Amino acid sequence: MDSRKQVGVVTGTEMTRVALCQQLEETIGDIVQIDSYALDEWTGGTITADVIVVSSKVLLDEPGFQIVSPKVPIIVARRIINYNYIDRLLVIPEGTDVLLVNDVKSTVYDSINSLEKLGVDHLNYIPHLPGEMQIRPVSIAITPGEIAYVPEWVEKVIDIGPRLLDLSTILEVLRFFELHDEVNLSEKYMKKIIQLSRELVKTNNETLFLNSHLKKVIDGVHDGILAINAQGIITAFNENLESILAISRETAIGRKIEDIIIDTDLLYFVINGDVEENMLFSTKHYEVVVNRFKIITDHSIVCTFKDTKKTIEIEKKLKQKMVSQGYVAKYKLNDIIGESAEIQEAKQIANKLAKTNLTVLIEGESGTGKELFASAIHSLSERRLGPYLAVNFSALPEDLVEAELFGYEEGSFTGAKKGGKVGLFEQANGGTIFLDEIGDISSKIQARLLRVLQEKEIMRIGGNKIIPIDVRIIAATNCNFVEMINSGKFRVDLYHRLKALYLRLPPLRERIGDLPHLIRHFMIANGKEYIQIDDDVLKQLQSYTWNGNIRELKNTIDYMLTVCDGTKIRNSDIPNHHFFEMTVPSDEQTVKEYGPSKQEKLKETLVDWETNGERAEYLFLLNEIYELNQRKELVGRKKLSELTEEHLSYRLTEQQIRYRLQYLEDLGFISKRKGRAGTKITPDGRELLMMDGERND
Ligand SMILES: Nc1ncnc2c1ncn2[C@@H]1O[C@H](COP(=O)(O)OP(=O)(O)OP(=O)(O)O)[C@@H](O)[C@H]1O
Repeated sequence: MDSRKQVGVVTGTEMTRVALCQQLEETIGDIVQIDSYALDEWTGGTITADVIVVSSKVLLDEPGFQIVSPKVPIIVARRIINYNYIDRLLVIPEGTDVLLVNDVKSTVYDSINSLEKLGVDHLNYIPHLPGEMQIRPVSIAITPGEIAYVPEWVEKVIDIGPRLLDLSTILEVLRFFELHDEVNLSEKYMKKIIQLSRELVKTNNETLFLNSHLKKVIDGVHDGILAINAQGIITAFNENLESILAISRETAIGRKIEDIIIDTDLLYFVINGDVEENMLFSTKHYEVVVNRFKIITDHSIVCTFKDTKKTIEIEKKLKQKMVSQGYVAKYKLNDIIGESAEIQEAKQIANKLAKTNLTVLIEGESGTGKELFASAIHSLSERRLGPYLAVNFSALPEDLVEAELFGYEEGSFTGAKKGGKVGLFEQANGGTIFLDEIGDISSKIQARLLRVLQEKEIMRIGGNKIIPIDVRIIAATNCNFVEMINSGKFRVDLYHRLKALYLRLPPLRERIGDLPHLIRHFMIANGKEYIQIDDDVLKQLQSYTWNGNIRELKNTIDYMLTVCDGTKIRNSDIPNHHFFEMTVPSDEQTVKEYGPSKQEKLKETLVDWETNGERAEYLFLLNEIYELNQRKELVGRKKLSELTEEHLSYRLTEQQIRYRLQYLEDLGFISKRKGRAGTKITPDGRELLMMDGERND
């Protein structure tokens, strides 16, 4: 039989019994024998022991307590909160109202007392007894193991477990048996306390880390941020808000919102703005839009303050970026100059076309303003706020066209960029894409384009996902489509799809009456509106055929404005005296027709050049002409001569360049126009360059 002294523990409930018994076992269980009883469960006979520890004074008056033998001495326990759970309380924000629920009045107040003594004094404890009414709703209840008494409407219950015996009660038990020298109780307690402190420090560090991380995040946001808890205490106030409200974070955090925000409209909105979600608010230096939202789980409120000026600036910058990348339509209908019936009619039609969403085909000679009209149609359409992208097919090397238009997935071909590429169609989503010189596209691209028009969807190269797109297509050409279709160069089905709507732009010679208006327009654009033009010069300009149309006219005016002395343009300022007597052949007429064996002939040319050691030189010249054309710069013999010195190991004289250009023109790879129209690479010239590119791959 156990010879140790017997301690009986009597509690009201089973839960308290288990907790106190476990506590005594851990502390003095090795020197005394512990038996425990809960009155609400005990059905056996009389309880005897050397001493009885009763968990609460109130139990002594309970009828059930008679089961304890009256001979046995009794120690009434002093209880303290179970510190193992107080970390659950420390995370509740300061000043929060909490119900403290226990079974009887004395234990409610005891619990509050002991919590405050333990340092958990940052909460606003509201004592709550079983069955008591509460006037204001409180969302959190704390109870030391008495969950049953917590009112149903409380949203969150924190059970900190039954209160434990305090150190003095355990010492009293030991003294009773005169065993107090045998066990170093304070050491055991200290160990527990140290362990608890460690956990608290750890939690505290984690909280500090999270707080500083969160602070960095909210300070990094470009808007002002304000958060208040359910009690109206400010819990977040970031750097941007400091400057908007001209209040420091240190002053604001932890204070009641009404002490900080003096503007009554704003205060009302922050606290009660359930109806509206945002409001405009002005300070001396700022105009801000305040957005407000409630966090349902803890009834806190978060507001963001967006500086409208900054927002507009950001939008402006974004727009500028888009413009520089060509994502915004530059022209409106008013930018199209001309009083003639022809151009007025074209403008009226464009206005009507803009109202629909259908594909438009614009036909017109080079330089008649096709891009200008496409841009104006977009600007007038419902899509005007969406992107506008202009793609010039003659500017893109054939093998790049597909990747540029449709994009690709990562690793879909050698040299594909990491992360893949978003194609132009995807980039133009919600807007308009202008496909210039559509007659230049290969049959492969024609087939893909047809699919875009039919299905309104694309698939990236190497991808398997179908991407729906909402893009309006405006295509333009200066080619004769009928000829191209007849010779099998262009798909008839694609042609019809593109030509859902149609706009023909008249060449300048058909509306020569517009010439004076256009000349004035270009003078103003050059800031030289004060310059007059000699009548004779005007007559000569009016009799010219202008195959390069408005672009050619613009170049001519730019030239004459540069060379003229004084305030009048005279005959001597005309670029060259043969200039207006020539009938300049159009692009198509200068392109040499190769017939069915064209590819063969191109290959033969490359082989010939290779054999004669001329390949690098001719291809270099062709490539430079191509590049200059893309940049819409004039191809000059002097410039080409300088470029040879820079990029080849020798310099070709201007005379040598002249011979070579003549030779390239004879072969149909370039077309040379007299005067300002300049030298251009022909489609065959481009094909030859591409063929050379393929060989290099
Ligand atoms: N009616 C006009 N009023 C003012 N400027 C014009 C007009 N038409 C064309 N231009 C100007 O002429 C130049 C050529 O116009 P645009 O590029 O639109 O022609 P295009 O038909 O698309 O040429 P291409 O077929 O060679 O691409 C541009 O500088 C444009 O601003």
